[in-house]
Amino acid sequence: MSRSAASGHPVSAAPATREALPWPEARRVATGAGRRLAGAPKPLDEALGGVLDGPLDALTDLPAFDTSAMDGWAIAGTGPWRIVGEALAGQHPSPALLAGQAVRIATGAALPPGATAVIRRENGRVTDDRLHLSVPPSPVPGQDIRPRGQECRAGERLLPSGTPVTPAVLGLAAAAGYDELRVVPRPRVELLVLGDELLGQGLPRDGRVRDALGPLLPPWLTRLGGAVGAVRRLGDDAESLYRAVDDSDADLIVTTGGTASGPVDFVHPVLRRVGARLLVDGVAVRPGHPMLVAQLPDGRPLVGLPGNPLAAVSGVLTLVAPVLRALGGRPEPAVRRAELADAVPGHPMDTRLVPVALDGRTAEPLRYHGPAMLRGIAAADAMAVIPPGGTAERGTEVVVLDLDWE
Ligand SMILES: Nc1nc2c(c(=O)[nH]1)N[C@H]1C(S)=C(S)[C@@H](COP(=O)(O)OP(=O)(O)OC[C@H]3O[C@@H](n4cnc5c(N)ncnc54)[C@H](O)[C@@H]3O)O[C@H]1N2
Ligand code: MOO
Repeated sequence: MSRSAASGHPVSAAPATREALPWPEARRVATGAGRRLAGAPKPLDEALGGVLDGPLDALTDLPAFDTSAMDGWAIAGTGPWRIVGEALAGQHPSPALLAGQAVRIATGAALPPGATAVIRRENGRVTDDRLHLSVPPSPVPGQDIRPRGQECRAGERLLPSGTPVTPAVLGLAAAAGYDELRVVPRPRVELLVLGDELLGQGLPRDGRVRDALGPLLPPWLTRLGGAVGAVRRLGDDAESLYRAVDDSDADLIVTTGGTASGPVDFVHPVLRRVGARLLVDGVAVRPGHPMLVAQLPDGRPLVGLPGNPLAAVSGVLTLVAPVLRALGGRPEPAVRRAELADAVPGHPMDTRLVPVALDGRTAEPLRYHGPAMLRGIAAADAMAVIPPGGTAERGTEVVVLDLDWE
C-alpha cells in the first residue's frame, strides 16, 4: 500500500517492531491454526476434491460374482464341448454347466455355476454346435475367470480416512457400492487483495502496477485444496477491509499487502479492531517476513500475506498451505530433498526460500528472486529452504518445497 490514502475509521498504526517466529515454528503454528472442518455426506459427483472423512470400506465383494475376463466360451470339464447357451454382461447367470458343456460368454458376464475356465474367442472353433480348441493346450482350471472377491471382500479397507477424493477414488467408491461419500469439504477461501496502486488490466502507469496476486493465488490455492471464491480487490482503506473481514463467512481469509508498517498498511489495525488474536506476527524468513496468521474471535483463521509478490509466494508455502491442509484434513506431503547445483548465501538470522529448477535430485538456484520479482519463480519447480547462517555450498542437501501448481 504505497499511496497516501485516508481511512474513514480511526485505527491506530501497526507497531514498528514485532517478534518474528523462526520459520519451522511458524509452519507448526499455522498447522495448529486450522481446525479440521466437519465432514458431511456428499453425492459422488459433489465429493471430488474433498478428503475422505473416515475410511472407504468395500460394501460388496469385488467382483461381486465370478465373471469372465474375456470374450469366448465358458466351459466345464474337458472338450470338445457342446454349446448350450449364451451369457452376456448384465444378465442373470445362466443355468449350471455340466462337464462337456459350454456357453458363449462376453467379458464381464456372470459365469454359470459349474464353469471351470474360459476359452478366448480366438482360441476356439465351433462346428455343429461343438466347440473345439483351435489353439492348444486346454485351459487350466480358473483360466480367464475373475473370481468373486478377487479385488476385495465386503468390509475390506480400500482406502484410509484422509485420502483426497480424486476421480479414481470416485470410480472405486462407485464400483464398491457407494452412492455418496462422507468427505471433509474443501475449505472456502476468501481472497482480499489490498492496494490502491493495483491495476486489473493494461500496462503499469502513473505509479500504478498490475495486480499479480489476483491471477496467481486462486488457481494455486485451489490446487492446495481450497475452494476459492471471487477475488475482492480493495483499496487502501481500513473501513472497507474491516467490513470485508467482518462480513466474510469463509473458512479462511487470505489478505495480500498491507502487512508492514507503511502509512496505509491497515491489516494489523483492522485485526485489532475485529478482536483477532495474532498467532504469527512476522516470520524469520526471506522473502516474506511480515507475513502473519490471526485467529478471528470465532476461531476462523486469517493469513496476511505481504504484498511483494515473491514474499506472498513464500507466505503461501509457509502459512497458507499448512492452514489449508489442517482445515481440509489433508496429510502433510513427504519431505523432499535435493542437492544444490550452486552455492546459495544464507541469511544470518532468517531462513531463505529460493526458487529452484529441479532436475532429478539436483536443485538449480534461479536468478530474479528479489521479493518484488516473479521471473525466477515462474521458471521454478520448487523453493529450496536455506537455513539461517552461512552459505549453503554447492552439493548441500536441502529441503525443497514443491510448487505443484500444474
Ligand atoms: N519500514 C519497513 N518497510 C517495509 C518492511 C519493513 O519491515 N519495514 N518490510 C518490507 C517487506 S520485507 C515487505 S515484503 C513489504 C510488505 O509490505 P506490505 O505487505 O505492507 O505490502 P504493500 O506495502 O501493500 O506492498 C508491497 C509491495 O508489493 C506490491 N504489491 C502489493 N500487492 C501486490 C499485488 N497484488 N500484485 C503486485 N504487486 C503488489 C506493492 O505495490 C508494493 O510495491 O514491505 C516492505 N517494507
Ligand atoms: O517480505 Mo519482504 O520480502 O521480505 O520484501
